[in-house]
Amino acid sequence: MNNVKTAIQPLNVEMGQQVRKYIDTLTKPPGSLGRLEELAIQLAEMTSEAFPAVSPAGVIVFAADHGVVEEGVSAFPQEVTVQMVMNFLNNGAAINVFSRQIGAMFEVVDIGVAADIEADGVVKRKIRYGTSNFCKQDAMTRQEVEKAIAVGYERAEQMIGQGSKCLILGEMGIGNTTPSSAIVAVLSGLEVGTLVGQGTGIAEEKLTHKQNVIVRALKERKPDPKDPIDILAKIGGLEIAGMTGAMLAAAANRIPIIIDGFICTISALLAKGICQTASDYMIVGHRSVEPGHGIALQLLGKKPLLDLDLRLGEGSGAAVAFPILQSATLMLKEMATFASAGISKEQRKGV
Ligand SMILES: O=C(O)c1ccc[n+]([C@@H]2O[C@H](COP(=O)([O-])O)[C@@H](O)[C@H]2O)c1
Ligand SMILES: Cc1cc2nc[nH]c2cc1C
Repeated sequence: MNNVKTAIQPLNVEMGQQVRKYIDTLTKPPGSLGRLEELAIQLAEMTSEAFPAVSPAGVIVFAADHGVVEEGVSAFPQEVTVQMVMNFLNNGAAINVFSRQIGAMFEVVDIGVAADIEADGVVKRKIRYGTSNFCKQDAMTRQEVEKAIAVGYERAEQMIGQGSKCLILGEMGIGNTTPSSAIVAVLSGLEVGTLVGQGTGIAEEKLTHKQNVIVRALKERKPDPKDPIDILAKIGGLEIAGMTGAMLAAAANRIPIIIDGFICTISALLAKGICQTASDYMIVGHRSVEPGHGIALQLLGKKPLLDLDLRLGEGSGAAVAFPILQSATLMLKEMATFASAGISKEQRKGV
């Protein structure tokens, strides 16, 4: 983990200043492209490029199961995780559609699904058959957390090696809003009741049960808020750790990361806990409907690009936000300057 901390370099602020000046030479009133201008500057700072590129994007979906589903915290049964992995392989999921739309590279990693997956195309990196029920015992060992982070790191480096210029991390794991809500409670110190949501759509009356499960588990597990590995070992899950590792790898390679919804933001917070600078390489794609997401975003200190009432996961909201990053980079690369187009600049105030 110490190697990661030295591998992640600070943003290139000088490059950002240079790009800011350049943007003011483009044929538009200064500041009129609003957050697109800020995005272009951030992408230049991240990549150290005056004309950063984000295409092709690389989408990695990490799939894993959660022992806590035996407490009845999800609207769907556990086998939907493996069934959705098959759907990803058959190109039928929302993330497949949006990945195709944006011309992204795509892969799905079995990092801990509670069933054997023999199908062609899945990246087999199973660490264990799902986590243990964190109400009863630790979700996994510290070694397993470290392995899952290493798997994420390896898959991201592979995707970047294949030419991906921007990473979109997604997850599939029935039950994973329960550990995600537990982690936000640990990191924020807030009451569990304020941040538990319906996940895949549990009935209103089951919300209190989900909340009680988390409160009970946290009393037993007592994770150390300052130790992301301890949090992951005690609460889970494997796909959350995998995304954390992938984010660290992207940051170490100066590759922008688009954060998806609630669960992905939890991974982002843990990556930030491991290396503060990692969060400089993150852009939040959208705000999820899950109530805990708003709190997680406050902790991350980032404003989402979109707010479309999504609550799917899989990296879907990040993929939908990707064209906004493309617009920011194309603005820099393709717009004419006042000088090249022969257009008069604004009259300076007081002149
Ligand atoms: O990303 C989100 O904001 C999000 C919000 C709610 C649910 N999900 C997805 O739904 C699953 C978890 O929901 P649940 O109810 O089983 O905990 C998991 O596969 C996630 O990808 C994702
Ligand atoms: C069908 C289905 C698809 C998903 N994609 C991500 N999480 C999911 C949860 C369910 C239930």
